[in-house]
Amino acid sequence: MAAIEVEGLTKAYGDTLANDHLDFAIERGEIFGYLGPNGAGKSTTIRQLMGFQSPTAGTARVLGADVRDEAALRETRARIGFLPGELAFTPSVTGDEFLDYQAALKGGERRDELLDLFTPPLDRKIREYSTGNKQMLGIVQAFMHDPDLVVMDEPTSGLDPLKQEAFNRFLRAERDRGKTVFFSSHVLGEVRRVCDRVGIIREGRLVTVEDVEELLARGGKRVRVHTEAPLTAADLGVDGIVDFAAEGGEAQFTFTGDYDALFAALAARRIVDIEIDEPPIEDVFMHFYGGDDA
Ligand SMILES: Nc1ncnc2c1ncn2[C@@H]1O[C@H](COP(=O)(O)OP(=O)(O)OP(=O)(O)O)[C@@H](O)[C@H]1O
Repeated sequence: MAAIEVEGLTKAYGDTLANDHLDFAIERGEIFGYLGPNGAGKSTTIRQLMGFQSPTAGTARVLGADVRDEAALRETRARIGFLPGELAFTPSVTGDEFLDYQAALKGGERRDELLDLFTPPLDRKIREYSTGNKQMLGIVQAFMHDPDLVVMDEPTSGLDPLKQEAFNRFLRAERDRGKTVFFSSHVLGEVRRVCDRVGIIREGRLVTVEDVEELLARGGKRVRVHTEAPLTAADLGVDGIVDFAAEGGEAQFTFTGDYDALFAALAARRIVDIEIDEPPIEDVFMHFYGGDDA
């Protein structure tokens, strides 16, 4: 059984279809990134998965519990960790008091271990917290009862690059222990480092669900080559050259063809320098799906 199964999930706010017949499944033990620009409908999906809002049509099952079945969902909640977009807290409580309260509700056996990795100032009042500190406190509470599934709304917003990397390492280790992670983001490059698959939502509709490695493999490589004599794409005469641009002896292109053919064509030139890299994942998506964000 999948960890999350979304079937025809639809949510209308008046005339706005925030979620429009969404269908996708998240397997146990995977990290799934839910991506889309602002207002695409990510939080709306998450609120329905957590049972905070009921679908207009369709449904979803979370660890087997139908989100329309309050009793089933209530029982399942102990096995779910949740990080909302905005943490709700009483402004006068300290981080420690907040965690005590959360631990009393759902358990907190991994609290100390998590506080070694994520370091909010526990004795300060949460209203004095920076965005990043609030986010770290939220991450600790989402994982401290050792849930099977964790659902997070933009967990990396506000984290500095080092903490973000620590968070990615932590998520991968959790995945390797069999946990399922579903989280939203609007920055594709950020999730590329950690997600197994990504789903892209735009204007309430699911544009695609992709395996990240496969997508990057299809997206080819970014080639920069500096030759003594200027190059043109036609000179090379190789299939799979996209977005060719050259200035003087410096040519750049995305390559999705056969490397033997490319190297045979290049072997006939004097090469001053060459670089072959993974392209930015943003470029790969633009190439396949166009559009503005994501
Ligand atoms: N309670 C509500 N009442 C009316 N419209 C809403 C409500 N909540 C969300 N919407 C609308 O539904 C659409 C999807 O919003 P949602 O918050 O799910 O997007 P999002 O992808 O999470 O965006 P962001 O990245 O900005 O958080 C938007 O057009 C938004 O204005």
